[in-house]
Amino acid sequence: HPLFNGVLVQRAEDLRKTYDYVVVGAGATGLTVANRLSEDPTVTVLVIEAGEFDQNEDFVTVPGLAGGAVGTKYDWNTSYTANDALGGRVVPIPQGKVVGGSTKLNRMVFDRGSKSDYNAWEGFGNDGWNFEGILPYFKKNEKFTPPTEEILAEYDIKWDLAFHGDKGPMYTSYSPFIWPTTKNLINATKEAGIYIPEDQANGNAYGGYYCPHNLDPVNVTRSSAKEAYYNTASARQNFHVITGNQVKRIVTQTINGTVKVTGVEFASSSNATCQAVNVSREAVLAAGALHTPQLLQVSGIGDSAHLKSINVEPIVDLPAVGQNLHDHVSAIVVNTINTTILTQSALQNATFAAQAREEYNTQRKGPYSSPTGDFLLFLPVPTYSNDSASIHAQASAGNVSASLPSDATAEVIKGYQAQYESLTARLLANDSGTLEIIWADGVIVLGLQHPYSRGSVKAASSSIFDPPVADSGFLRNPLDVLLLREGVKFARRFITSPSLAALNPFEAVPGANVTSDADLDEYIRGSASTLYHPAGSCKMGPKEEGGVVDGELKVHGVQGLRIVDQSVFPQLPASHTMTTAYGVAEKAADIIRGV
Ligand SMILES: Cc1cc2nc3c(=O)[nH]c(=O)nc-3n(C[C@H](O)[C@H](O)[C@H](O)COP(=O)(O)OP(=O)(O)OC[C@H]3O[C@@H](n4cnc5c(N)ncnc54)[C@H](O)[C@@H]3O)c2cc1C
Repeated sequence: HPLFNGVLVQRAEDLRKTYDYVVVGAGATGLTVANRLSEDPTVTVLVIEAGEFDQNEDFVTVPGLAGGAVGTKYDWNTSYTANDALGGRVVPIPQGKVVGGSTKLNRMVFDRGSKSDYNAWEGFGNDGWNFEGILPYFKKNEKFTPPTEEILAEYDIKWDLAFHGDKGPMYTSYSPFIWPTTKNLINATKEAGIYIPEDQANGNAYGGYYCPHNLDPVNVTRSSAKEAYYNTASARQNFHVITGNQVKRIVTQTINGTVKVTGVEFASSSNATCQAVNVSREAVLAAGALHTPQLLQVSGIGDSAHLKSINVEPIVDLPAVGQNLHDHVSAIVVNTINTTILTQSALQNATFAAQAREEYNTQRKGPYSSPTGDFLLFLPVPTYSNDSASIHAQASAGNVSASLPSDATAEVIKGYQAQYESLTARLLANDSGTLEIIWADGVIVLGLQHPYSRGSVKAASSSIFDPPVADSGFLRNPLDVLLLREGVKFARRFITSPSLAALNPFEAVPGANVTSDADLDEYIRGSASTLYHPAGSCKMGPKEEGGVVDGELKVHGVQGLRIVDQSVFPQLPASHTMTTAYGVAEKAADIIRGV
């Protein structure tokens, strides 16, 4: 009988000594890859997940409560480390610790980036990683359902079936309810002459667009990686999952200078007995952008100097592990509005909330059927700033070191140089968004989609059970502050357009007295936060350019080890990240299978 403290779902007695593939992490990417690999009944797949199964709590399943699992036991409850560029502030960065990973916590925005976002990945030395190369995998993930008749009667949503899948495991659809001031936002977008693509899925995901969600259109509940990929694989005899256990080390063997993965070790807590399984083909890391680099480091794969400082014997010197971490940094402009139109604040009224809940329970309609974010803007710099030429000139004259942690090595700097050039060219481009705008009844969240600044993830000790030190890098490069400051100025102009002015907005935050560039910058540095999209910390790319994995997602210098999660994105797309994570993982599964 196997020894382990967690639950081996369904077949505890079946835990094997050896698996062909061991997948670390049962989030968006881990479950996708494990599901696809286990389609072949002749291969054995084990998934090891630190968290447990959720219990279908309302705050997980009900769209109107999306995000409610943040701060619960399903969250790692981690934070980015104190950051001088943010006035020394620590910024919380929730991450899912549950079967389904962050797709159980997230806000259910299901969008893609633009062609130029993915084509840039190929430009960084990754053959086949362009929009055309990922598109079949976006479609493979998805089972798309158009909006309801009721929604179409009110909103001019268009979609192009050529860019959607109809057989994938992930339900995607539009909210059956849209908060009414979204119409003011859409009209203001039109008044400003901002481009509205036919369908954000078509590779032109900039301007303003109607946003689909990972939403089961019949039950009107969250469709997470668990429902999509675990449920459809769980009956397979060759698909095993252990929950409540954290992988603590990737075990390697070095023969004649070749380092090869032979197994993984895991435990339910720092003082629990350590278990191990052998890996005959590959270990596949899908622990997310903060935990995957940490796991490599505590396993002896990383920057030798850092590893020695935490008493880990270096096995493969790969200084780029954990570098290039970046995330969508955000700022906020809060307007109170004064209108008779129904707004989200109505839910603070217990009677209204109870009625809305009843409507959801009985008809799957009304406020609780929308996770919000039904129309989003992703604005190119020339669309939201009159100063794109001077910002471009400033960036062109800038120095790459302003973006990077002081310990970035030569390879990391070289790889980042290429990113810097691509980011700078983008300042003048009209084919991808730099500023996201999320609207909620006067509240305007601004998200910087192509930040210059980079941080890093470092294991704090040799124990996987000590949270990693994650430096977000937020606003390290002042260009990012400038790009957000231009965003605040845009938000102030935008709110004066007739359809938004009709809501009688009054700016509460930062407030009418915050007007000079210096005051705006201070406001931004003092309040900037995250849109929850950490990525890039095990970048795909050539080793000599700071890549941790190659274009086949194999870790440089290690046999039998791949990374398939968001840490491999060389650069964030201008979109939320889940859809891209699924697309990458679907493509990764085919690469691993040699299809
Ligand atoms: C609060 C929040 C809101 C978000 N909103 C949106 C949104 O609206 N739209 C969108 O597109 N994206 C959103 N995202 C991001 C989206 O969820 C991620 O892009 C996606 O889940 C990333 O997939 P992943 O596989 O890389 O990581 P995850 O889905 O986070 O999965 C990683 C898994 O690995 C497990 N793990 C970690 N370490 C170990 C270990 N050592 N051993 C075993 N298991 C381990 C974790 O517990 C977790 O289950 C949001 C994220 C958060 C946190």
